[in-house]
Amino acid sequence: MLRFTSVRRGTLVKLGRGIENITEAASNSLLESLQHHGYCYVQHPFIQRSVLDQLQRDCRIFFEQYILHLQDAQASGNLRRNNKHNYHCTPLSEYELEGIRSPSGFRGYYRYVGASGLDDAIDCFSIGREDEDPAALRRDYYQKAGWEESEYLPMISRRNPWDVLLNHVNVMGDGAGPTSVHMSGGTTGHVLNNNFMSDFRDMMVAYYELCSIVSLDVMRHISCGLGIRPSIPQGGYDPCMDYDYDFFTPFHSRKDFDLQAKYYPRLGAATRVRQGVAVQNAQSPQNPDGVRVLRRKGAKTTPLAPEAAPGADAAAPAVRLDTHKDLSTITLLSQDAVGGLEVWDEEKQQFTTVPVLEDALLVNAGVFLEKWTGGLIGATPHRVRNVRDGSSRCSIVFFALPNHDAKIEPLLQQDDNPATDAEDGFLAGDLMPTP
Ligand SMILES: O=C(O)CCC(=O)C(=O)O
Ligand SMILES: [Fe+2]
Repeated sequence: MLRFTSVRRGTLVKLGRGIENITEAASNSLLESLQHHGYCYVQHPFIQRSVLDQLQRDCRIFFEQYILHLQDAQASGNLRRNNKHNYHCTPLSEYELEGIRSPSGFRGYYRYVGASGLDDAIDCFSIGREDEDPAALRRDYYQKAGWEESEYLPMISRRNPWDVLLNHVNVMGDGAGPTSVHMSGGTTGHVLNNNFMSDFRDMMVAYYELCSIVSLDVMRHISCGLGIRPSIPQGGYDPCMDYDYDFFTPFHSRKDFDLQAKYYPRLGAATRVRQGVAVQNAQSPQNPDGVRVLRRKGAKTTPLAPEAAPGADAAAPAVRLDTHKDLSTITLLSQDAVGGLEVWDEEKQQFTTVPVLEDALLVNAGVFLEKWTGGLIGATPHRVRNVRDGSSRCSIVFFALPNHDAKIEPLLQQDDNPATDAEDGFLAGDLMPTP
């Protein structure tokens, strides 16, 4: 007898572009899905499948070839599949890597050491809005909050590190990558492309712009679904007025958002292959005493098993990114085909797998939306679990963040939502990581 199992997944909602294309039907499904499933899939005319495919492919090339120097059999298999443009890639030098490293995790490269320890840290590359003077986006907040300029200015002035990346020179024929490719018909030709970094920058910057537009459209649908109306000076709202679709827009007017590409290396594969020999002298759950370990290039080692918590199921797969709520109003995620994301299901009191839809973005609410709605739309706790055999995974995450100096006050009238009683307004920057 056949048994059917139903996968309970968030709703797929098709959004229109701009205020004139908002429908109550789309707004309501989006809101219901956020409330009941903790997330929702959206399709938007500006997000084409081909864009998401290119993002996934190029972010992989960036991490695998330029950052991690993955050269083993599995990586080259991936690379041949991914590197359709025949980009020639010479890994970044230590010096260049240092030049793009971001101590605060914003505008640059950093390694996130999470649940699976230093050996299996997640590689992240973050960009903010392209701006001649990025400090202008946050200066008002830090001044109001009484910071000394010397404490915050260097950090908030940090620009996306394209200068280092665009100055990187791919050295042809250095043995670090292929110098020739097999053309169809069996001939061999030198058609390698040296423009990866400028294509990568253009793609990331364009995607940032697209996500800025899409996220504001998502917020407009949320405003409509919540039935937000313009308030009147005496307090309360005017029931004769139409919905205020643009309630959230001014709070995000600076477009001071964060786009992050994340690469989860194959378990046990990240640091040991870099430059042939990886020298580690750091503490990690696998290496609690911080013993110095030398590993030979290409040496086959058993993937490091995560430390099981006492009483945990030994067969349970490793968690790569610990359970957290996003520091955003909403987050737009492009997960790669291998999956791995899980959200907390409040009803069942357990994590559930989030199926991958490759032609849609996944939307989840962050803590700012939770605060605005007094918990009516909760920020979804989620995590990333190791996939299949521990293979590598890529994701591209866009955090739509309020302006640092946006004052966030619970939206709903206290009578409607007693949960807001205890909430006072606060400035968004108060919740953001300090520089
Ligand atoms: O990698 C993912 O799929 C999710 C990443 C995530 O949750 C985050 O960066 O906040
Ligand atoms: Fe997250």
